[in-house]
Amino acid sequence: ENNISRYHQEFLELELIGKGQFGSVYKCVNRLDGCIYAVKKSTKPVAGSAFEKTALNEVYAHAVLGKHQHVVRYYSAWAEDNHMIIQNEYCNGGSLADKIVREPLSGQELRTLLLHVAEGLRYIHSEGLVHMDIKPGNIFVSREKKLHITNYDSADDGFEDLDDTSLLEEELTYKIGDLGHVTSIQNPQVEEGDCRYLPNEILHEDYSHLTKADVFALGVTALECAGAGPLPKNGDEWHRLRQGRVPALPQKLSRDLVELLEAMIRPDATHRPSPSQILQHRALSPDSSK
Ligand SMILES: Cn1cc(CCO)c2c3c(c(-c4ccccc4Cl)cc21)C(=O)NC3=O
Repeated sequence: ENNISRYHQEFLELELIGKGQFGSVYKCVNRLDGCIYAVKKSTKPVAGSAFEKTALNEVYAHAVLGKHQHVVRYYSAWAEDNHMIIQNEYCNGGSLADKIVREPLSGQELRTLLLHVAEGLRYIHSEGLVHMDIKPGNIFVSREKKLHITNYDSADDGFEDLDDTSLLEEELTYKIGDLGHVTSIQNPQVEEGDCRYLPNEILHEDYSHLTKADVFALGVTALECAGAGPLPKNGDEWHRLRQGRVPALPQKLSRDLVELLEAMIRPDATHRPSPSQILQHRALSPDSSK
């Protein structure tokens, strides 16, 4: 058989950027197109095992969820020497989990996070799928320097006085990644995600409103990013959160934003807003930052 590794033929490994029970993720440059990719290598699951279902789930989901600016893009997947390999878009800003280690997100960053991830969820749900493992570790950040001609002084003939703080601003884009738990809304085969973000109804195997499980997980994710962490994995604190009580936060958020977060973690899934309703919420309207 062809024992030349496609992985080593097509990619130059730059660095290990993640390691877990799932496998290892490398930052790689593709030798042909010169672009950077995130490539995950996981041990090939035993045929017929739950791991195989997850691995195939992920690739099927990526194949269905083509190009969307708030879903990490998929390029290719293949099996070689007992490994499953998936090549995805590389997001150069780390994961949201990395970002909130040092300090919580500000009100404005929380609004941007909710807008981007709600957009991504609206797209995933519109394709008849649900993510089922929304959490900071599965949301990736892309940072791009955008040229903003804001205070361009026509007197200058060039950009010699380019003050890069005003013109080259950093724009953050949040992208939903890790589609390993994605399942179909119509005939769900739920592999529970991280219990810190799991709504009570899923724990009780009530799959009648799966899209609202993603909304709940996004609500808890936003609370954690606002400084409510570390989140409980069980016990009284876990149940208090499932009674819809927003925990004390180390920062003052606008009443509108707190009301939106409370709505997203309501005990009754049918009372939580859909991604579309989140996007129309007054807490996220442009003038709400005043
Ligand atoms: C740990 N880790 C760090 C990163 C880079 C963030 O700056 C990362 C990425 C991905 C993934 C990933 C997650 C799940 C499945 C496949 C991949 Cl490639 C994991 C990642 C992915 O799909 N795209 C990434 O950037």
